[in-house]
Amino acid sequence: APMVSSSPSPAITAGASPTQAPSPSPTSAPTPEPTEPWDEAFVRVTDYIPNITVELRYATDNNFTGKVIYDFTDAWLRYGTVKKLMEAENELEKHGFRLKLWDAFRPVSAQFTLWETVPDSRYVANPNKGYSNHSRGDTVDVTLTDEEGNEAEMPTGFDDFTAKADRDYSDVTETAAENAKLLEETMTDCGFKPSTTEWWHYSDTDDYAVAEDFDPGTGA
Ligand SMILES: C[C@@H](N)C(=O)N[C@H](C)C(=O)O
Ligand SMILES: [Zn+2]
Repeated sequence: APMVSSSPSPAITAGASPTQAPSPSPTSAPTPEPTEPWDEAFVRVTDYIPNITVELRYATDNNFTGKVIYDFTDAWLRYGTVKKLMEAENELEKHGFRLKLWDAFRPVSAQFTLWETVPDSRYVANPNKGYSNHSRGDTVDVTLTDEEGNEAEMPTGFDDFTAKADRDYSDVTETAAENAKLLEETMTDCGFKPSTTEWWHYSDTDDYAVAEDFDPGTGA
């Protein structure tokens, strides 16, 4: 049976919608607006770009060292960098592609392990002479996938440290060249600088400090 109320319907004053929340009384605390992070803040990439695939290869032994290099599986980056990556993702989706991350923030300790295996500064930043930009939280190792997450054909596999991985795409298949060019153009347009020797490596053109104390395990 319908509920019958004996109280009179509330009067609707001109200009006020009946669905409008009552205005807070002057003594109640204001509800805080959700705040946007500072550009420097570290954020989990998938919290902002849900369509991106994250497969951190250094969190597994499926990388050129054959060893697990770090113990976290989420990709963390500076919020300023994530905003640019979000733009790139949106642009690539217009072409039927999505982004996949192989690496994002990389602790300084991890860089030493990579360098021990391949001490060649064309392919691994020398941690004794500065830092990898990955340790700034503004750099990604990234490839393309289709909408189901299947990797697109690219010039080489990840961390293929040969001339085939460079920005001269004349020595790879037409499809691989086209895909790598689309990734390069999109990332560049969105504010990233490409590595000359590794088609997958991009750094934010805005610089951030090396984050020696950031712990991706706790996000703090
Ligand atoms: C190791 C490779 N994935 C990479 O990121 N290389 C650059 C040069 C780096 O170590 O910063
Ligand atoms: Zn890289």
